[in-house]
Amino acid sequence: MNNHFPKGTALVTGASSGIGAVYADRLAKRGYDLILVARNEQRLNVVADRLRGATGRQITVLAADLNDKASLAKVEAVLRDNASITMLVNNAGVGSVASILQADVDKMEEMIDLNITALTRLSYAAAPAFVARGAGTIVNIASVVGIAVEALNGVYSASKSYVLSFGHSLQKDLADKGVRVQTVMPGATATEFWDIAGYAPQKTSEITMSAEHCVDAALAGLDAGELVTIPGLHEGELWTRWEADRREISPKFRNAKPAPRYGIV
Ligand SMILES: NC(=O)C1=CN([C@@H]2O[C@H](COP(=O)(O)OP(=O)(O)OC[C@H]3O[C@@H](n4cnc5c(N)ncnc54)[C@H](OP(=O)(O)O)[C@@H]3O)[C@@H](O)[C@H]2O)C=CC1
Ligand SMILES: N[C@@H](C=O)C(=O)O
Repeated sequence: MNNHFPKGTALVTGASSGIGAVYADRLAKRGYDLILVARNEQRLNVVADRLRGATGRQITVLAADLNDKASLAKVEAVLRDNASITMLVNNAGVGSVASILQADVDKMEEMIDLNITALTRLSYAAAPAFVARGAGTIVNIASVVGIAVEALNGVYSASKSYVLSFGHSLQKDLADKGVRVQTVMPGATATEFWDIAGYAPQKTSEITMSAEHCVDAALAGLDAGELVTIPGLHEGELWTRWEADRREISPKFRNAKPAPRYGIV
């Protein structure tokens, strides 16, 4: 990777731990300056200090609770106004393993606010700014449970289905405007996500990937021009087929008359 060509600045949300902290590491090593966003300023500073020392990049810490409208607005303003920003990694997110019969609906709403609303608002702030700057990359972190929706909490899975769908739509809207959009779908990854989600043993399961492998595969997918990167899916042709089927069925929904199988004449 050429680290001498200026890459601009990447704004990474959820950079205080897990997948976001690894993105920060890898992007700094690729030559990006960074703006690191999360609530825990102390942890962000630990990441920032380490990366400044290791890479000499310019690293800014922006402590913000993305569930707080005023704080979210400040991050949106940075994306709009800081012309050096060339990449947004929408990574901050929380999950749950609780069923609808166990979960607290207020917690579910907070999850929607973070996983959907914040990601959407930050994308809406970045996209026109990137179009005006003639280039930019938006990386949205979804999850395989956006497809394997029965695996975890339903609101979490649905929030990640949203990220996948939103990404497809952003790709359509922005493809010819110089802005790249990549949706990343990690499977179970060894991070604090699982402590918060309520199933810590998943961190050490044999099917759980390291955050480093997850991010390195995601960046390899980005380099290869993938629109959707699924680090843990070995049978890549299954995704190709899934996408082909989705595109085949999409134009077939539009009919003024109900299908004959419903017997309505
Ligand atoms: N781990 C896994 O198995 C999988 C994770 N993912 C997704 O990966 C992404 C990253 O999660 P992961 O690294 O695993 O988990 P972590 O819990 O390690 O990281 C979550 C990050 O989000 C930040 N965050 C949480 N709430 C807020 C908030 N209200 N405002 C701002 N930042 C917030 C946290 O920082 P702080 O507490 O300092 O605010 C932290 O930096 C999430 O979107 C998750 O859904 C997808 C599939 C699998
Ligand atoms: N993708 C993980 C969570 O989001 C999982 O597969 O468990």
